[in-house]
Amino acid sequence: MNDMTLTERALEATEIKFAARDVQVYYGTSHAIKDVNIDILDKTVTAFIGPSGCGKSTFLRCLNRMNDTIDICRVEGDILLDGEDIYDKKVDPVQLRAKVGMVFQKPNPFPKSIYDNVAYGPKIHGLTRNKAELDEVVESSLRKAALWNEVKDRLDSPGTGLSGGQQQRLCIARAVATSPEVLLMDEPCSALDPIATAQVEELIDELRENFSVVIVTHSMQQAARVSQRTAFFHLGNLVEFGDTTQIFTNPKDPRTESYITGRIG
Ligand SMILES: Nc1ncnc2c1ncn2[C@@H]1O[C@H](COP(=O)(O)OP(=O)(O)OP(=O)(O)O)[C@@H](O)[C@H]1O
Repeated sequence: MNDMTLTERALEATEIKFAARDVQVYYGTSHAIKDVNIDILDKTVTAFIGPSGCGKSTFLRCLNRMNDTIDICRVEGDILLDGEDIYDKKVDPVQLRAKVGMVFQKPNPFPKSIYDNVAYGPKIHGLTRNKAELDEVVESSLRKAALWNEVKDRLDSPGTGLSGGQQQRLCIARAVATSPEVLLMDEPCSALDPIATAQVEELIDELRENFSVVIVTHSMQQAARVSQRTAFFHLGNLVEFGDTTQIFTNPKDPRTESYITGRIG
């Protein structure tokens, strides 16, 4: 993989997928996200970077309402997906999470077969009419996750029997099986070796042809390799957001500069 081809590829997409306005997040009385405004583009990889505890994961989880599962967490402000408020009472969080899929830090396949891991989402959301259609979705999802060739002869084996990198690609296949519009990835390579990391990074670049991808990463090299837009968070504030090349070569805020040159974080 040539680093330059990923970072230098022109940012073509202009359609806004998520618009966040004046977002605040509180855990009890602790103010974790402060006044965040950001537009996340379609068919673009957006990286969230910043020192530990700055709120990257908290803000990522706002985008598919995963914070709803944390009792003491309160989200204020507006988050619009294609212009619709995802916190509206009419929105079913389960349906929302089919549209806004998530891949976690540690690969977490279900204790089921490889096939059933991928078939699970389409089944519970009633996306296919018969076994043949389900087979097709499973195959195409595994192909999108660049895993099909490695598992096509053992679809009935347990997903947990795969290597770490394969398990993470299985989780990506599971996430894309419901035809989401956005994929949220919270440090998806932190449990992977360099080879599996390179495979997942290449996959992320391919996925952006069809999805908007948002990735939280501790690795600035990874952000520079895979993303077209980068958001730098610090102490709950979105300090700077722009084209990845600009953020890494010509940051405007001294806090961004300190972070990317290794002086904070
Ligand atoms: N479930 C929770 N309950 C209470 N406070 C929390 C919870 N999750 C996160 N926080 C707090 O919110 C702030 C932001 O945390 P968050 O995990 O979003 O940061 P982060 O930038 O993703 O960190 P890291 O890079 O270490 O994963 C921190 O002060 C953290 O302690």
